[in-house]
Amino acid sequence: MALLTPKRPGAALVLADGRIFHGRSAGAAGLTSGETVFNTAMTGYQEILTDPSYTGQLVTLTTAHVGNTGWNAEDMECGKIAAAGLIVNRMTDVPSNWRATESLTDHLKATGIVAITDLDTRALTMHLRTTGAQPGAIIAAAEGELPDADIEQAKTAAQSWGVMVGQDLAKTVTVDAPYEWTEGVWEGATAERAAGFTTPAAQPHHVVAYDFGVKTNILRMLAAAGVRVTVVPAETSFEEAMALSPDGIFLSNGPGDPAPCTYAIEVAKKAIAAKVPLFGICLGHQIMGLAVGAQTLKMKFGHHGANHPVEDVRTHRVYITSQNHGFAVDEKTLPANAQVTHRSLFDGSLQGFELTDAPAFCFQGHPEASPGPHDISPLFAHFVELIEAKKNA
Ligand SMILES: NC(=O)CC[C@H](N)C(=O)O
Repeated sequence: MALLTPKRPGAALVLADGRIFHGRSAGAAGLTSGETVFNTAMTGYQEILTDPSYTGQLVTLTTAHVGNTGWNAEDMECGKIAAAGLIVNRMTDVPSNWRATESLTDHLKATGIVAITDLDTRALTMHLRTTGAQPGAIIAAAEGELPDADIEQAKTAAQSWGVMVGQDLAKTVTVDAPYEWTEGVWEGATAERAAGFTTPAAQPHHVVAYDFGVKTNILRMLAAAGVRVTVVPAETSFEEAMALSPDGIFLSNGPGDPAPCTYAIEVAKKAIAAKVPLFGICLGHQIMGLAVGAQTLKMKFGHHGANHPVEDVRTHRVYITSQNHGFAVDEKTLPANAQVTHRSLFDGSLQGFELTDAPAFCFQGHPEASPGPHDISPLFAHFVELIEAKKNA
C-alpha cells in the first residue's frame, strides 16, 4: 500500500465575488456549485457530509485534516452525502479505523462528490466571515493541472447559482411514503447486536415525525426515549397525520429557507391550535416560529459546528451544542405567548422558545448532535414529558 498520497489532479474553488482558491482534487472530477459555508467541528466529517440540511451547500471544514477514520455504513445521517461539495485543507487516502470499510477519497469518487484540498481554509473562512456565506463553485480536473478555461466556467457557475433565500429544499429531500422507525442509538456491536444499534425495551408513545430532511440520529434518539416513530413526507397534511393517532408531532431539521415551506407552517399552526404536543428542531424550530407569527431572517454566515455555547435563559446553565443553520427566528418578532428558552452565547441569537398556552417547544441547534456533544439531549425527554402530561390530563 502506498502510504504517500500521489499528486492529485488540479482543482479550484471560485467564489461568486471572484476570489479564487487553487488546490487539488480529492473526490470526483467535475463541477459543483452551492452556497459556501464553514463548519468548525473537529470530528464527524461523515455525519456532517450526510446531514440533509447541507443540501445545496459547499461545506468547508475548518479542522485542518480529515480522512483518518475513513467511511463506514453506520455513521450516516441519511442514505448518501447531502452536501454539494467538500472543501478541506488536508485529506489522507489511508484510513486507520477498525470500523472503516473504505477511504473518504474513494467514497467521494465512487459517489460523484467533488472535493478540493490543499487550499488555505483559514483564509477562506476569514473571507466568508467578512463577506458572509456566498455562492461558490468547485471545479476538479480528472488528471493533471486545471486549464484556465475551467476556472472561468466555475466563476460563471458560482455567479449564476442564485441565493438560498426563497429556496424550498425540504420537499426535495423528504421521503416518498410514510415508514415506521423503531431502532435506537448506536452503542457498539456485541454478540447480540451485530450492527451496534440498541433496540429500545418499550415504546409506549407514538409520534408522527415530519421529514424535511431528517437526520437519522434524531429518529434514533426519539426511539431511545420510548417513542415509536412514523416518519411522513414533508407535504403530509395535519389531518393525514392525525389519522395515524399520534401522541405528538415532531418537525425535523432540513435544508433551505423555512419561509416558503407553507405546507409545514400550516401543520404547525393546526397542531398548536389543537394542543397536540409539538417539538421542532432547527428547520422545525423556524417553522414553529413562522407558525406563531414571528419572522425568520438570513444570518450572515450562520452557525455550523459542534462547539457552540447556548444558554438556557431560565436556569442560566450553559450547554455546548451542535449547530447547522443559516436562517434564524427573529426574537423581536415573537408573540407574547412564545417564551424564550435558549440563546446563543456567540451572537445572542434565538436558540429556543416554548409556548405558554400549548404543549409546544423548539430548539434551533441539534440536540441529537451527531457529530457533537450530547449536553442538550434531555430535550427529547422533555418532549416525552409533554406527551405524558397530555395523556394523563
Ligand atoms: N439544520 C437545519 O435544519 C437548517 C435549517 C435551515 N435550512 C437553515 O439553514 O437555517
